[in-house]
Order: sequence, then C-alpha cells, then structure tokens
Amino acid sequence: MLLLMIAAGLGLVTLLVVFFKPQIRQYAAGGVCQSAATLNGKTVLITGANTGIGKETALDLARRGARVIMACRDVDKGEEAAAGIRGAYPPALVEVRELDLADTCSIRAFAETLLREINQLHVLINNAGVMMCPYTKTVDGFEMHIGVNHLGHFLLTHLLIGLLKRSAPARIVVVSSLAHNFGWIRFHDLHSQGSYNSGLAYCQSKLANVLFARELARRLRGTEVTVNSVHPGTVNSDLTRHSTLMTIFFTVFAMFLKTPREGAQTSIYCALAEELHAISGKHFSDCAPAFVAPQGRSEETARRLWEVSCELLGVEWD
Ligand SMILES: NC(=O)C1=CN([C@@H]2O[C@H](COP(=O)(O)OP(=O)(O)OC[C@H]3O[C@@H](n4cnc5c(N)ncnc54)[C@H](OP(=O)(O)O)[C@@H]3O)[C@@H](O)[C@H]2O)C=CC1
Ligand SMILES: CC1=C(/C=C/C(C)=C/C=C/C(C)=C/C=O)C(C)(C)CCC1
Repeated sequence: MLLLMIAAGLGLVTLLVVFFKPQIRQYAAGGVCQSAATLNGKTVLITGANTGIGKETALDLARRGARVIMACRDVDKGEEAAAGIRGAYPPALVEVRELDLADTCSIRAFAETLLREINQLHVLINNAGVMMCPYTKTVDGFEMHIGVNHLGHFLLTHLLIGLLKRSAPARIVVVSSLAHNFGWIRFHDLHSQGSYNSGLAYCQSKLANVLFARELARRLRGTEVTVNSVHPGTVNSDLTRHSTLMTIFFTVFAMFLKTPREGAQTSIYCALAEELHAISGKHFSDCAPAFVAPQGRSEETARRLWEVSCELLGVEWD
C-alpha cells in the first residue's frame, strides 16, 4: 500500500514537472541582461573562458563586437572553445592566452606579455574558479581555493590596474557566489593547514571575492574604473567536477538549474549595462542588486584581507 502511494506520488510529481516544464525553465533561468549595448573597439579579458560561464560570457561579448581575450590555463581547451565561438559567430574577435592562476610566475608572465601587446583594456572579468577540490597547494604554496579564486585574481588585477585606468571608463567584474554567505576569512589559518573542509575553503574564497571587490571599489573612487561582484546563480557546469555527489545532483536536477548561458547573464550585465556606469562596490545576482552577508560588508575584514594578500604576494598596492 505504502509502495503504491509512493509510486503514485512520484508519478504525479513527474506529470507536474512535464506539464509545467516551460514555466520551471523560465523561473530557473533567472534574470536576463536586457542591454543592447555594443562593444565595438573595446577589449575584454575573461579568465577561465574555455568552459562554463566564462565561455558563454566570451561568446556574448564577442557577438557585441568586443575583442575578447580568453585567459585559460589549458591552451588546447581554450582554442577548442574559441573555435566553437567562431563557429557560432564567425566575425568573433577572440584569442586565447595562457594563464594559470595557481602559479604567480604564470600570472606575471601573462600580464607582462599582455601589457607589451595591448594598449587598452576596458573590461576585466575575474571568472575562473575551482570548487571543493581535495587539499592541494598552488605553486606558491597557497591553498588552492584561496590561491586561485582570490589571490591569483588579486595579483592579476594589481598587474593590470594601470592599463584599466588608462583605458577608463573601464569595469572589473568579480565572479563570486551565494556561497560567500557561509564563508569566514580564517586569518589564523587562511590556507587551511590546521583543518581542511573543501566546501568551507570554497566559501572562504568566494567571501574573499566580495571583500576584494568592495575594497578595490573604495580605492578606485574617482578613477572611472568600477568593480562589482556577482553571484551567477546555481549553474550546471564543470564546477562540480571534484564532488561526485554534487555532479549527480546537478545532472538529475539540471532542469531546475541555470545553463552556463543563463549563468553568464549577470556577468554580462555588470560588464556593460549603461545604468551601472557609475556603480561600484556592489553585489549582483539575476541582473539586479543582491544581498551581501554581514561578513562581506565588514570594512575592517576587507582592509585586513587586502593587506594580507599584498604580503603573501609580495606586492605593494595602496
Ligand atoms: N556553477 C555554479 O553553480 C556557480 C559558479 N560560480 C562561479 O562562477 C565561476 C565560473 O564557474 P563555472 O563556469 O560554473 O565553472 P567551470 O568549472 O565550468 O569553469 C571554471 C573555469 O575556471 C578555470 N580554472 C580553474 N582553475 C584555474 C587556474 N588555476 N587557472 C586558470 N583557470 C582556472 C577552468 O579551467 P579548466 O577547464 O582548465 O579547469 C574553467 O575554465 C567560478 O568563479 C565559480 O566559483 C559561482 C556560483 C555558482
Ligand atoms: C540540496 C543538496 C545539494 C545541493 C547543492 C547545491 C544546490 C549547491 C549549490 C552550489 C553553488 C551555488 C555553488 C557555487 O558557488 C547537494 C550538496 C548536491 C547534495 C545534498 C542535497
């Protein structure tokens, strides 16, 4: 009897899902960037552009006429993605450059070549990310999440900030996450050497993204370079690759999640929406302002994280 009731219940849910599929998909897709802005003559740099949200962001911005530099750690994967973009939009001005955010030498080499070869950069999208990987260190000995998601992008932005200022008006988009709500900056053990939880390490790095965007915005006041952070939504991408449980969950419930194209909308919005030209230091989700957890609003934590990041990377940035 119980089995029969369970079977009937499951059948009813399946029927409802099939019947309301278009409505469910529309709801899951979330906000769409409505701006018709074009980017002819503008140069955009996107990290982690070979797959997922980064690749879809690159395609959209290339369609709008931008020259898009796809910064990827695996050049072959990057070239494959660039070929896909050219296939979808033949006039696309996309190019792939090698950048491994887990290696400060790679970041410095990337920036050095870029600064020699281009003289304008209008949009920087710090998109690349790693989630819930087993305990690993970057080449420089940083825990992988904080190393790639925060410190790697911190150094990259530091090296390119002069170029962005010379190209103003310019924008920086930091791809963070709702996960910042569950994060704390553990200054006493930033690299999780005492204890490691891959989920919490990810959340810490995404909180660092929010704090970095806010602190950088404060320091950039009056420069016409703006910076905002973004939660792209829950997106069915390769991000779950290190967690079998999450990969299964994301595959089974794909219909209720965003596609990478849908997940790219808020990054695109922050990169070009006219109404955001003077907005800086804010957090967005679904192409609208979004809630920031109290620990993401702490000026003191943001300043301290900035100082610690400079120390770890051996840079001076006031
Ligand atoms: N998917 C989601 O639900 C959510 C995603 N986000 C954020 O969105 C961003 C994009 O994620 P998403 O597209 O979903 O994930 P993907 O895994 O599809 O893409 C991540 C990208 O980051 C690149 N990357 C990882 N490590 C490095 C590194 N050391 N150097 C350079 N590039 C690197 C990957 O390259 P490679 O392919 O070579 O590994 C890949 O291009 C991330 O910052 C993520 O935290 C935030 C909230 C939710
Ligand atoms: C409900 C549920 C899950 C859902 C996880 C979700 C929805 C994660 C979203 C992650 C995001 C948004 C990450 C990016 O920053 C698990 C853990 C798979 C399994 C147990 C039940």
